[in-house]
Amino acid sequence: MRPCSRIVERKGPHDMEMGEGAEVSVSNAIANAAAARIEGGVPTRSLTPPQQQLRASVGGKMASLEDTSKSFRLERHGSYLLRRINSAKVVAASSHLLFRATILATVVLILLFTLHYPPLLLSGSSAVSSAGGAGGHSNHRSLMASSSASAASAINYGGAAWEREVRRSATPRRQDGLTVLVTGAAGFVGTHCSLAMKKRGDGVVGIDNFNSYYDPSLKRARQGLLGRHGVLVLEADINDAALLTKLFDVVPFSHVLHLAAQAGVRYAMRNPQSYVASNVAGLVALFEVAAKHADPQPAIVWASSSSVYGLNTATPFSESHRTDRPASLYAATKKAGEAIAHTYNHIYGLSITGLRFFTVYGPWGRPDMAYFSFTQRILAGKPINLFRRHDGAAVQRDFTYIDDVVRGCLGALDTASPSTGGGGKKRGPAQLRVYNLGNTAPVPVSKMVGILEDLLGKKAKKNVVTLPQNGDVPYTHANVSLAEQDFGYHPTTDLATGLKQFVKWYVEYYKVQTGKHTDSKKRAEEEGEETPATATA
Ligand SMILES: O=C(O)[C@H]1O[C@H](OP(=O)(O)OP(=O)(O)OC[C@H]2O[C@@H](n3ccc(=O)[nH]c3=O)[C@H](O)[C@@H]2O)[C@H](O)[C@@H](O)[C@@H]1O
Repeated sequence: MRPCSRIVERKGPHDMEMGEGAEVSVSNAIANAAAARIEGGVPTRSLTPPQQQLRASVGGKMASLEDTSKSFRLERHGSYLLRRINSAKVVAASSHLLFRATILATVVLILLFTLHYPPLLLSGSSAVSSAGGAGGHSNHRSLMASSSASAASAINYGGAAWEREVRRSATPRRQDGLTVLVTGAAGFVGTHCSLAMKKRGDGVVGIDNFNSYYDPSLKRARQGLLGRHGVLVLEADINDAALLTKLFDVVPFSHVLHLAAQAGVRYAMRNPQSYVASNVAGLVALFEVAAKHADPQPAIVWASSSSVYGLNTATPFSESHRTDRPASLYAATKKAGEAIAHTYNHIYGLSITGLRFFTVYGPWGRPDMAYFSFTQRILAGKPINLFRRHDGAAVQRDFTYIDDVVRGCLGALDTASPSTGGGGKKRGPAQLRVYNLGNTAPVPVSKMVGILEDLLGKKAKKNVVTLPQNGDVPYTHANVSLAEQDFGYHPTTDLATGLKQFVKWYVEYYKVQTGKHTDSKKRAEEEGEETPATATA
């Protein structure tokens, strides 16, 4: 056996941590426990009288022997107890530490999960997701949380003033005007359609989540433009079922133009979840409220995509062609959207029209698209990547000008039949349509770059690279006869004319000078003319 004194002297880490008071109470505990051991481990008061007698006689004989070893045993038992107390303290301290670490880890995990998968956490009554024709880093807001975002406009979301504003914006100015909820209203197509509808006297309310997939300040500028024309655009998300429900309570929308989505073909490889959150979960959230809550059910027109044709090789692309071979996740979510539309039409009697847009471009466009980013890079003297097919042939797109697409959207809204259900019940067959909205004239991307070079007065630095395996398709070409037949869709803008409009807007919006401006200024200076700039200097 180890000598007790050595054990008593040894101090563990927890002994070092103990304060004076703790030391005193430990000494008392040792003394009490030692007294109990001297009584044979059994307190005297718990013995029967005969037992007490026996203890007295045996105890007397043993007294002298015990006296000699008493202090040694006291110390030994004391140290034994101190060891047990110490180890109990170690266990207690460790479990305390473990408890704290577990709480901390749980908090961190919840935080991370909230940041990365808010739609999953908030699914149901007040879930949120991305909207606004974009959505990489979703800017999620619920009805309650939106109040902070609305501080700028001094409207308390859901309050009486808010309801007044919503009703004002939703009220048509012409007889039989539509009452339209536009999702993704601060997006490219959403802005143009909202303006066009407002101008002809429809009532329009927009929602957009203003996410940062591309420069949110451009979306804010579009919101400002719409505001100046009397269109209210709320900062809200299509997955926010509470907000959608509230909106349908306040306004009996006759139509929904659903343009909110995660766009971009190649970005889907970098942020796949955002496509599921917006283009699948968001679509379902909207259909749910429209089918089960809205009274009356609205007719819905929504943005599908030419990308659903995927690896289809039959041209021009017709609505009757195969769409079961998407080449990107973006395309797959749009194709899923078309299948989901079928389901809600079939079960709930929702009137639904899908529009397959073909590479829409124009003023107030999307900076992630090639014509826009090429313009930025050409002006900045930076190189562009020009994709070509594996066989060396040019990649081609059926570029479609925004004004043509707006006419197509309005035509689809105007010819949409009312939904037939209500309160989650179908009362009869409802309209289900899909249309191509393209330009019917594919152009090689290299030609698009040539037009930009002319308009910008500057040569592009081109890196010609083989089309990467990133979901891109080599060729698109729309057959639009169905849209023409049903609502007189007829695209009228060729790429050169449309890009001219785009560059005009770009130069004004970003206050930049093209090479053409610089050239003409130089020429004027050389010729001694007064240019507007020198005249004001
Ligand atoms: O029509 C559609 O369905 C789709 O049109 C566009 O997708 P995309 O046609 O790929 O448009 P851009 O990203 O602007 O690309 C246009 C062309 O430029 C090419 N490109 C793009 C980027 C680049 O760096 N280099 C390059 O040569 C592409 O291969 C493509 O042929 C939109 O981004 C999608 O949201 C839309 O759904």
